[in-house]
Amino acid sequence: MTLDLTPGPVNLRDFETAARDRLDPVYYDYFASGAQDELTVAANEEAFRRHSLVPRVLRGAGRPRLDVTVLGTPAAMPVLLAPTAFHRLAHPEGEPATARAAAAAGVIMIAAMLSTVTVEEIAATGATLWFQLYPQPDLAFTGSLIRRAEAAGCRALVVTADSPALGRNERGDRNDFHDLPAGIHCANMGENGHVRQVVLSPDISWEYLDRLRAMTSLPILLKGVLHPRDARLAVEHGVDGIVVSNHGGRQLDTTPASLDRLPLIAAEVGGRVPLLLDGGVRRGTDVVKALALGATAVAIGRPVLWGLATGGEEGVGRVLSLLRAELDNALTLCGAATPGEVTGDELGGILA
Ligand SMILES: Cc1cc2nc3c(=O)[nH]c(=O)nc-3n(C[C@H](O)[C@H](O)[C@H](O)COP(=O)(O)O)c2cc1C
Ligand SMILES: O=C(O)C(=O)c1ccccc1
Repeated sequence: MTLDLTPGPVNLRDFETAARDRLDPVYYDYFASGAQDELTVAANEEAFRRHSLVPRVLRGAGRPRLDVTVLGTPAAMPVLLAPTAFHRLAHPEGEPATARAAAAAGVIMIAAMLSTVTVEEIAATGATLWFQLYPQPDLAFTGSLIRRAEAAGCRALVVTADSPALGRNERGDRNDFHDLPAGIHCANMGENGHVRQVVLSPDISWEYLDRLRAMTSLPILLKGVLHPRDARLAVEHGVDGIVVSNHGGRQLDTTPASLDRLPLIAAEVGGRVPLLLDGGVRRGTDVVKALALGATAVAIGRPVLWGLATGGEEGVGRVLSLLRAELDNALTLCGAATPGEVTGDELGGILA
């Protein structure tokens, strides 16, 4: 036996390289890609580089606590798993492997409506779940999905609002990747022996959201908000939280980085509802910057898929433990005792 001296991935970006080596290139492209020129994909990560952190000294803060409660759901750190479709393209075990890792790390997994294993089977892992919904024009069907998510124990509903159509994905076009392979399907969409097509509809409006609001007592988060006026409307329509997101640059290309929209939205919302941020979070310092600019927590999309592709449950677990160690270190070096203490306030907090 030869001695393997390679240390393996030591940060989240290393996991992308490792996953790329293992994955079918068509599936790698599906996960990695964004819309058209992928300008927004690049902008998301670039935005974090443009901010710096100004640590406070001699605060005697001790080792930081990382735990938070988001809309009543406790989590071991302010990092959620963003909803991503089709985990069985990354690993044969699919979403349950991801969920077991989330459960072991004590973090919230936002289970995607377009999962390749049913929400009931994902919930059976014991993970703390929120459920992501693409609002379907068929309200009765949408209602049945919500009932299933509730019955499975999901603790919030995340309504994706940035997808009145699918973004134009040119890597997918070049690879002619338009259908799932045999044996993999959208498990939540099965009905009487056939699989319902997801509808991404430009007809969905605030009125539809009002109907959703009346259909469930779960907290509702609106995902994919970039305009402060939409954030205001969301609050007026009774949402409980907002996910500031451009869908990882996969929908409208050339939108600004989600991080760059966060301060405007935080100013408009004025603390009435918690804000989450996703898009380009790859480092513990990125998490701190998002917190400083007004987020209560962040979500990570692709890094989870890279962990899953590289090592199933263990790979996702490693991604989460690396990010946790980085966040712990960044908060300690900033002189912060808790995630909630991180603010952009020049006198009291950490400046991003
Ligand atoms: C492969 C893939 C599939 C995704 N599927 C969904 C989805 O089904 N529903 C949804 O609301 N967002 C989906 N997203 C967007 C993520 O929830 C999230 O907004 C984005 O990945 C965050 O950016 P990051 O990948 O840079 O962390 C998907 C993203 C990726 C990369
Ligand atoms: O790939 C995605 O980002 C995504 O959200 C999606 C939307 C519709 C069908 C498949 C995936």
